Amino acid sequence: MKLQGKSESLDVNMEMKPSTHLCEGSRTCNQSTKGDKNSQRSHVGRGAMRIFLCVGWRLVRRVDQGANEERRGVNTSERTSALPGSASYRSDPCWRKKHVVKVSVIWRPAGDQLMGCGGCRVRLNFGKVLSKVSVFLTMVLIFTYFFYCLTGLCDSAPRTLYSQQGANGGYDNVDDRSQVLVDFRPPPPHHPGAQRQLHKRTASADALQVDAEQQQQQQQQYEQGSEKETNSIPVSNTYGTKKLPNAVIIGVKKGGTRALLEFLRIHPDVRAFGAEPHFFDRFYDRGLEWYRNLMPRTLDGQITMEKTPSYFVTKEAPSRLCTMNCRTKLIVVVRDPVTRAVSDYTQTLTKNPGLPSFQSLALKNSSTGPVDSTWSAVRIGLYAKHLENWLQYFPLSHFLFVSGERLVSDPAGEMGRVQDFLGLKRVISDKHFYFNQTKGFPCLKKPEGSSRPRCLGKSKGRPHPQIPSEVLQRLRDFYRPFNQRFYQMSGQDFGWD
Ligand SMILES: Nc1ncnc2c1ncn2[C@@H]1O[C@H](COP(=O)(O)OS(=O)(=O)O)[C@@H](OP(=O)(O)O)[C@H]1O
Repeated sequence: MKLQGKSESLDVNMEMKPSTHLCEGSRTCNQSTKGDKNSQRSHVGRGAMRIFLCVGWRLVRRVDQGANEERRGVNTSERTSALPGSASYRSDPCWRKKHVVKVSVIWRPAGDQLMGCGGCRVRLNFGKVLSKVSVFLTMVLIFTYFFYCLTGLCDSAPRTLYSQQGANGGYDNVDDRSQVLVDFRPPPPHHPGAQRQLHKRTASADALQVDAEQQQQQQQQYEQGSEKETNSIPVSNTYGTKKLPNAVIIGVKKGGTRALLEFLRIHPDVRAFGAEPHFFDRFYDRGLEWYRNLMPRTLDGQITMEKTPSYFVTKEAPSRLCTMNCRTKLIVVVRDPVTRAVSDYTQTLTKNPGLPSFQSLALKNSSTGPVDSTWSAVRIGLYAKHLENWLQYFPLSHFLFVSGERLVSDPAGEMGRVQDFLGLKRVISDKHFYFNQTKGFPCLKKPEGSSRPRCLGKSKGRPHPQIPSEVLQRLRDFYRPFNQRFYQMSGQDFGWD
């Protein structure tokens, strides 16, 4: 500690030795070095608190001493006797030989500015009239900052919507279960109106939560790399408004709808409900407000989306959707109807291993007769028929047909078309994907700050059972005219024949 004269700036030079010094002989420290982050944090917090209390004590004492000395007319050389190592310095209760902090105090002509910490050097300029009170207040401020941040409380400080997206990737909402919980999580207790909103939760909202959670269990999500929001308060949740969807992925089941939605969700201007709301087929009687409430909040310029593949084959869905908004953009992911039927069957077989064989379900008269178009796995593939129903309510220009095959072979190319159709800036590109050899499908590269890339869950890309080739051929022949018709109606040849 160097004293160079009265009314000069005070340099406090703190050297922090490696944290082992902070913890010497401490049981807590031994635990913390084993990886207990919280314990480490609180230990650092305690260490910092100790350092600052010590420095503060010395500063207050120094100011007091300076003032007394001045009153007594003590000169500079006398003051420097209190340098580190001197007898009076060592008598300071803060000072211990093995202590991690070395404090040097230099008085310089008043610079009158309080500097922050840079390279562990804090420069405090004091004017002549600096009182103990101002030093004390400064210490209180610094202490408060360290207390909050080093004990981890800063983690819950509000973040902007974009930073939250960034932190979780904008890729964050791949875990639909957590998304549902975020959507229905009550506001934090300090939030104005929290109690009011809690009481406003209706029975139908509670029922929805159950429905949505059940759906989550059925849906296979991005199981790898789904970062759980454990500790963060969903502050961004209070921004924006819940709007009815501008665009809906209406089909088709097993076409690749989940992959499309999850790929779209990495776009900063897309917000989507993670689960399948089934509003226009199963829950229409719950009303539009119920439906709107399911949606995530959006800011101006962001679009709201959802996906429910069964809409495409639901007779009432087009009229209902048009009643909501006839300008809604509709996306249909289509896939070779034969492969789609096998995929559909595989899913049911997984849930019900006692299911009869594919051929006995697809063909009438114990596999000898014609194709059974009443079996849902076959019926869903009659794309032309379902589209006819939709075209009674929506013009063709409102549809985008995405190739399920190309979504696997060229995800970035197909996503380019989707972004154009939705009027979005082309943000999602090649750089977001990689082909996962184990999975046999494209996956999303790991977002910044995340340790793992993200592939769809186990229920996507399951191996299909072996189906006799003649059965598959019968199905191909059956679908051919429907496919041709669909190519004409949509103006795209998907090359399934
Ligand atoms: N990237 C990626 N990863 C994994 N799977 C992918 C991907 N892209 C498309 N697909 C295909 O999506 C098929 C499932 O389609 P859906 O998501 O529409 O199924 S569901 O209707 O929501 O149950 C699924 O069908 P199966 O292969 O039969 O499991 C996949 O072929």
